[in-house]
Amino acid sequence: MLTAIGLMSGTSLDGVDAAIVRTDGERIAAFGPALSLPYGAALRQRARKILDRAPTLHPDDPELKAVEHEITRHHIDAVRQVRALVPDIDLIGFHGQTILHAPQRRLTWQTGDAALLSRATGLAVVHDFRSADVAAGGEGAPLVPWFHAALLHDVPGPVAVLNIGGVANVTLVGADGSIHACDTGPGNALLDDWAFRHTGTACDVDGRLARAGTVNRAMVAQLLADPYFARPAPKSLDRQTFAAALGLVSTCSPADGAATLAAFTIEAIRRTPLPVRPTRWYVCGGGRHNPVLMQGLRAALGTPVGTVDELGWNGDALEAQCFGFLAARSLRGLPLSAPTITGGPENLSGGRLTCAGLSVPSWISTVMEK
Ligand SMILES: Nc1ncnc2c1ncn2[C@@H]1O[C@H](COP(=O)(O)OP(=O)(O)OP(=O)(O)O)[C@@H](O)[C@H]1O
Ligand SMILES: CC(=O)N[C@H]1[C@@H]2OC[C@@H](O2)[C@@H](O)[C@@H]1O[C@H](C)C(=O)O
Repeated sequence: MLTAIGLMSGTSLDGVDAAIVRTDGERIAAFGPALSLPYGAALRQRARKILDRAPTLHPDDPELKAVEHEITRHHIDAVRQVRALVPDIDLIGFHGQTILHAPQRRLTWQTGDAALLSRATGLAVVHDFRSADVAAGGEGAPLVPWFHAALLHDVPGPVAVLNIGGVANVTLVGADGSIHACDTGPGNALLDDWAFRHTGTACDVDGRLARAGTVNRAMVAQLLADPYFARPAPKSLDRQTFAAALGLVSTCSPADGAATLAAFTIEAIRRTPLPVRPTRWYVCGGGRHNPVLMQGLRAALGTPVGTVDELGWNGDALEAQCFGFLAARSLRGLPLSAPTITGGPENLSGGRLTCAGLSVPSWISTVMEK
């Protein structure tokens, strides 16, 4: 068993989540402390602009480098804070910040300086989790399903775990343990951008804006006409895939726009092509704190909807924990993806190990031989 720190900077651009997990990459022995280190409003806006420029951005762009450096410094701080609680750490699983995801062009780009993180912490860092799957023709996302399946081992299937982050994604674990997954559509990202534009707050806190509005059903139908929703799973999204939705709802009042974007998220989840109907949905990610999304899902899905917290999981730390788990899997050459998860040709491992300025810890070769 290894003690890993998993680090996730999600598509909401709200900050770094860090979490400790004790795992061999197959079983989860224990979870340790978890914390979130928010980005300030200025860094958030700079990162947001990088996302808009990403399709034409040069990797050496000075603003990209500056933002990458600042994001990495936040990760270093997050590691320091969790290590103050649990000093004895074997490795870091470092997702980085996705700034572009275009698997159809065999491209997925997570910014973050793994060498700096490794040097500053003195720890081995596993990073670049998505490239191998994308290079082989897979979607490179979502990667969390093996982790969900490991956690669900004694929960009878079929059940669905739904993450509502910036983008939303679902894992379906069947009664036979089979795993299917895909990104369902937007999560909170459109709502966040809309709320920021109209109220200056980073999100529609507790769904207050959306609750006061009326859904424009014609607009929701227009948004759902996007070819993405007719595609079979597995499939994945870039945070900006549906950015045009903000233009469509721009004629709405702030409240009606928020209600319409929330309905878009809910309806996209409802239409997700799953091989079997789950008996229960367990929701994780920041979207479960939005009562408009949760009530809307309960009404739309016609299946019981709870949160992962009722399983004893930490719904805010799950993705960070996952990247600690995946780091251990990567060292052991275990699959991070599978044809029914990312659509790649076969079960594939991935991730890269960086030990900058360190000799490779001797235990790593032992783990990799197992
Ligand atoms: N009280 C709340 N009311 C409404 N929305 C909330 C609340 N708390 C969190 N959120 C939403 O949750 C988002 C953060 O969710 P989360 O941290 O799961 O996203 P992420 O990990 O960045 O995204 P992804 O899973 O796509 O990588 C916020 O941007 C906000 O939209
Ligand atoms: C390319 C990328 O960063 N995708 C994220 C994003 O955020 C949610 C959804 O879209 C999911 O597919 C994925 O993150 C999680 C951690 C995953 O890979 O499972």
